[in-house]
Amino acid sequence: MSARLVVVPMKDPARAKTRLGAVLPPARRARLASLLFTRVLHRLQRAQADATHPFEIATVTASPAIAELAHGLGVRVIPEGATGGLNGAIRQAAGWAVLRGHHGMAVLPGDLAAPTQRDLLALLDRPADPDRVVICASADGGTNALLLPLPARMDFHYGPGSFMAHCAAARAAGLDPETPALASLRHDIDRQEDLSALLTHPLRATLAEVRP
Ligand SMILES: Nc1nc2c(ncn2[C@@H]2O[C@H](COP(=O)(O)OP(=O)(O)OP(=O)(O)O)[C@@H](O)[C@H]2O)c(=O)[nH]1
Ligand SMILES: O=C(O)[C@H](O)COP(=O)(O)O
Repeated sequence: MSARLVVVPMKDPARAKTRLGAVLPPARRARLASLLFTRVLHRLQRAQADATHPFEIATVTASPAIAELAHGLGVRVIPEGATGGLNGAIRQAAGWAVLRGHHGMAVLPGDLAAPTQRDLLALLDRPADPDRVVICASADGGTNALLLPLPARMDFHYGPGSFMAHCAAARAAGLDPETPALASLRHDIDRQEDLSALLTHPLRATLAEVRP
């Protein structure tokens, strides 16, 4: 049985960050999406180096540009077929991980604003537990971290209100949902106010980065 797989799903950057359409032109939205994705991968790799329970990192994507970027960073690429959005992509990733013998999977979005090393390790550096699901809410009730045993006994419910939906799905499957308060995993960059917070509080973001 091999390590847990950490999956970062990623859209084609040219189609990403549409909710920022009123404030950023398409080329800048694509650039922002790629930069955030790269930063999330870098931070995961830093956490990977310090973790006592090893994990592997992959992205699931249909985008050749994202695949190339990930390969350049030494991150595995799970090719996304015609899946039907994020939930389909995550189902594919879970199937891929099972075939490779991974005992568990964690999903983190590629648009986290400033995940800290401490919070990433608190989420990921834990032994396998076949009966536990870890779920971290985003500030708007979405799911910014989901860690579950494989093969998956619950389905994925990304979309509005997904935190509550994932908690309910875990319980219905007889899994024990743990919902740790990991502050730096609450914030992703979806709307103009998320972007403004990141830009007007560079010091806060930097401090979060260096927090022990
Ligand atoms: N592989 C894959 N990743 C997706 C898909 N939809 C969303 N994602 C990724 O899932 C994460 C969270 O998605 P969202 O918060 O909706 O981000 P977004 O799609 O860039 O933003 P909006 O266009 O404003 O909804 C981001 O890393 C996205 O790139 C999909 O259909 N396939
Ligand atoms: O987290 C989720 O369930 C959705 O993918 C999107 O939620 P968000 O609005 O927090 O990005």
